[in-house]
Amino acid sequence: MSGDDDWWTSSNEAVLVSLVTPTDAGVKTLDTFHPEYTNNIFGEKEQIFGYKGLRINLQYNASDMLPNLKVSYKKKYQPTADEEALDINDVLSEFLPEVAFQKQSDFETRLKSIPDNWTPPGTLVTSFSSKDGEYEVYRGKITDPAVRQLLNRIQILVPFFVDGGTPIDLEDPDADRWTIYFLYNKRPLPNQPDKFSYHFAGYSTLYRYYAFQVPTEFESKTPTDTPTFTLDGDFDLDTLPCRTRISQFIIIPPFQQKGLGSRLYSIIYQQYLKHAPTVELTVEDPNEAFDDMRDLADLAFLGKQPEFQALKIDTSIEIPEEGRAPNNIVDQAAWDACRKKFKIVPRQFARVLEMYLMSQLPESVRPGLGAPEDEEDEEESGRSSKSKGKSKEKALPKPTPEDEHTYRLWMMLVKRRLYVHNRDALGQLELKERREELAKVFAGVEFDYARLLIKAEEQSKLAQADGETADEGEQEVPATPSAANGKRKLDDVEQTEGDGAAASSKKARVERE
Ligand SMILES: CC(=O)SCCNC(=O)CCNC(=O)[C@H](O)C(C)(C)COP(=O)(O)OP(=O)(O)OC[C@H]1O[C@@H](n2cnc3c(N)ncnc32)[C@H](O)[C@@H]1OP(=O)(O)O
Repeated sequence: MSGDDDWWTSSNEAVLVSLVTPTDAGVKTLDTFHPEYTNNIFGEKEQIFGYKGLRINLQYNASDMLPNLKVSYKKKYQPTADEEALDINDVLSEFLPEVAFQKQSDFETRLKSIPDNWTPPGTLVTSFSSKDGEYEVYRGKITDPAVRQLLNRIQILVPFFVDGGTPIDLEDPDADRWTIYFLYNKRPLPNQPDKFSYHFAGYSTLYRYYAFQVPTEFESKTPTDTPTFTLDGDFDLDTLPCRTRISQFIIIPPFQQKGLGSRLYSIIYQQYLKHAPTVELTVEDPNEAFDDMRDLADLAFLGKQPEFQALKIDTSIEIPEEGRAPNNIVDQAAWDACRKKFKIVPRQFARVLEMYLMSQLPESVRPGLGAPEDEEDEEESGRSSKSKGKSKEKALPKPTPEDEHTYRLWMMLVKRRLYVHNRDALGQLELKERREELAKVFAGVEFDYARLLIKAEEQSKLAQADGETADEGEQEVPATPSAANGKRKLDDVEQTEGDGAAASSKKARVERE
């Protein structure tokens, strides 16, 4: 160590990604942004040694994402026997294709040779328009060289934006199991309305796993009766039942917060709903931002489906004084059938249904954004007005005994799932502690649902204001709690449930699907 801190630079600040487009004079910068993370590239501390005034400009041609790296600095540390300045090109060569290291003049020449009728690789899946323009979604396999090339150019975005995310190994012999969706903004060329330029906005990678199917009771279960499974020469592996898993999902910063992530997710979901071999669409290590986006998109879609709407709390059920919560609060067979039909993994389906059922609770008992720390365990106290977190401006109806009964059934439905989900941890506690712990987890979940339902309402208004063209994946949202009296940092339920990772990490909320 030199002991001279001036030679250290924050790698997150030094790296600047620029989206450029060719002009007669060279290139024009359209957008710039910094990465969120560089720890996977430059080390845990996200610091680079050996430079003053360091700038690492990663330029991308906005359409085909041809990269070009420009490293500049005011001063470089003179190497000593102990230390030397980091070789930035060397470090980045592991994450960028060779073409990124060509001279700026060669980069510019190459951009000029890109035809003005260039279109993204893969097959056009769908297009949509929103307030800020036209978008197209393309799909392709890694085995398509053009898809592979584009992916190879942009994979550095994974360590830049997904905490703990690693790029796909393009040499993987199973590479054909990957499908990539690209989101592109399509803009008419000035004075040439029938010609367009394409601007990369984001992408998602999906992987297919073989899904073992438990034989139904009508099928033979004995080995001798089971037909032998052989693959003849023409057998198409793509027809086997599979779980399709969203692995990476990125909308680049200039395109974030415009509803595009939700739309891309919904489009992908609709694709796999129609894809016969896919039995479930799963997500690999979603982070909180993705979880929110997915919850809202699933809620908006499912909330419109008659089979889902038909899943109701059976209010005729009596609540036992003691012992286990009833297990038929929602018709289990209908629950299973609906979940399978919509190819949603059990935990996600249960969460979205609980949220939906919460939005349907009578107003007098519907939870809002109160401070959970003020709440007692409702089940214990018998007090059931959930309106304490609701708007103080609006007088709420007094809950009837029926309202209270419905709320308690809903609470039992949620607690039952949470108990099963946390059985190992909770089972080690004394009964009293167990009830307290479960009540705490429940309060966090309830708060989270209230927060999400309010967001759902806001998003629906935004989408309407945008005048977006709807595709099948985008539907209106169900009724939501009417008000919030301020947001509070939510206790991470999954952490309470045993995952100690940082809240913003992609690993923070690992789905056990
Ligand atoms: C499986 C995995 O890969 S997990 C990792 C997920 N990826 C990352 O974290 C990488 C970095 N981040 C991203 O790529 C993006 O931010 C994503 C994918 C997480 C979200 O994409 P976005 O396009 O920003 O999502 P979207 O715009 O739909 O929703 C984000 C916000 O915009 C709001 N919004 C939704 N629609 C609109 C709209 N029409 N106009 C304005 N804002 C909108 C949402 O309410 C949401 O608000 P919030 O920030 O308060 O929650």
